[in-house]
Amino acid sequence: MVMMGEMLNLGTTMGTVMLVYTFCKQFLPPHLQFYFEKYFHKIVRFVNPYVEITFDEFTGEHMKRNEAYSAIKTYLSDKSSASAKRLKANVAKDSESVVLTMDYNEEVTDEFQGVKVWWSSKRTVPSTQRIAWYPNDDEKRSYKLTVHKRHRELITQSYVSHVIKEGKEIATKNRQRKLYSNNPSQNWYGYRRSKWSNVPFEHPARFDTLAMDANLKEQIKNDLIKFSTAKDYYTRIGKAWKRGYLLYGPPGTGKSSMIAAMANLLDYDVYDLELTAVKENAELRRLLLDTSSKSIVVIEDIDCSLDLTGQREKKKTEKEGKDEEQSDPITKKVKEDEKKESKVTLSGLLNCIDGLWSSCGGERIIVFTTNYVEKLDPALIRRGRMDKHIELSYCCFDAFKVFAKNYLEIDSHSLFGEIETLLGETKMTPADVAENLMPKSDLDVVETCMKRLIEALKEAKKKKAEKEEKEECVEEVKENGVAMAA
Ligand SMILES: Nc1ncnc2c1ncn2[C@@H]1O[C@H](COP(=O)(O)OP(=O)(O)OP(=O)(O)O)[C@@H](O)[C@H]1O
Ligand SMILES: [Mg+2]
Repeated sequence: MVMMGEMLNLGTTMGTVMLVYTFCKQFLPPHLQFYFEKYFHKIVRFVNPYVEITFDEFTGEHMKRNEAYSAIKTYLSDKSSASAKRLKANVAKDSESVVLTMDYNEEVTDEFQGVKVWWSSKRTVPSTQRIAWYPNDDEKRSYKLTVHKRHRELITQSYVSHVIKEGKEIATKNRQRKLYSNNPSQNWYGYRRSKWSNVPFEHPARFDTLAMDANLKEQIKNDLIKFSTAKDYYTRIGKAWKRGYLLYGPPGTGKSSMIAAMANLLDYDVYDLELTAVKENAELRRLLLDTSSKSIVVIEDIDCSLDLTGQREKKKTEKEGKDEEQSDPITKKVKEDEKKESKVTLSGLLNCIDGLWSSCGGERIIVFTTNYVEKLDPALIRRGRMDKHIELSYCCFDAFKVFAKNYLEIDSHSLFGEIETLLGETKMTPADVAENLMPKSDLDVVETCMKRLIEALKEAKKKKAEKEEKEECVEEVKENGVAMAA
């Protein structure tokens, strides 16, 4: 890419023509100015050997963000930072370096298969002042591509797709991954308002730091990597390129940490879908359609999110039916309004998930987490929707060794044997093991941390024994009661 001023300066040529036009026009009487304008433009169009293609930032009736615009922006920022004279600077994802993009009304040239093209960036600011809730809503930005007429075909058929493809590749390489959360639908209005708000995704969890059974960990990692590289395979077998994971287990066993590790392994964005904030099935569908590929859509604690279990839903409908028959019109209206609060149903969710797979581009993962897998409706987690069911459970010795390595930087210790036995005899979550192993002060040495964990394990074992004893007593009392009654 070379600065346009150094080559054929197209902008200057056109600028000169326009100057001549304005100059001549002022000497003409008003009744001739109209004809002059009309024929001047006709002549310019006739003699101008260039074609122009404009790429607006927002297009269509609904002012949807134009993917081509973003890709061109990335492509040009990569190319022009070395040559353009006026650049805009933004902070990069690591907050330490800056990303340079060409400034508005700046022009640069590019070459493709020996053909020269000209790019310019434009911004139109509305002339009238108005009070806006969201700044820059009326600003219009675009890129203009200028090329000689004789290369029209090559440029429209090959060059533009080359630019978009390269721009997307650069963007994927450079992007700051995001953690998205859904906005309530009353905040969706205004064409640039988004259904999702985002923050940079910077969770440090990795599979290396996940404490769990080593074989299971390897299996999950392989499954994920195989999925992310299987585009052709999915196309060949005629299946949507997606995968569903159900993570279940008690609190503090690493379900959320695993989602972060998955996103970090695959370099995906995360969409944290809060179902309770979604009012109805149609809204859910729109939210899911607004997610991008290379992403993980997460619904945490699916059992608590909504009344999604088949049985509960049935009971509720029966009860509602009876209530409605008996209530007066005002109560009915109040109830109807109440029902509008959140009306996402199990079947709605299932349809949305299936719809998401069929109507969006691929490379998506959906993850449900729950503490109570037995509460979920089988339809929700059947294979094909949730392809892999992963149980994350209490801390095993394998998991402990990961913590010992990460937290204390040791692979073995004389106390390992005792800890292995105790872990086999009691149930402690990885979150609790981690908390006990973490040094509490600078004076805490490895042995102090290990001993603290041993004490905690012994305490948990004691409590477990007491609980079992109590339960046995209750059982005995029950049995004696039954025997006496008989
Ligand atoms: N398997 C694990 N490996 C590493 N760290 C873990 C693991 N399990 C829990 N932790 C630690 O415990 C904390 C809680 O874990 P996390 O939030 O992943 O649990 P969870 O299973 O999602 O719990 P909940 O069901 O309550 O949402 C985290 O800060 C994490 O560092
Ligand atoms: Mg969690």
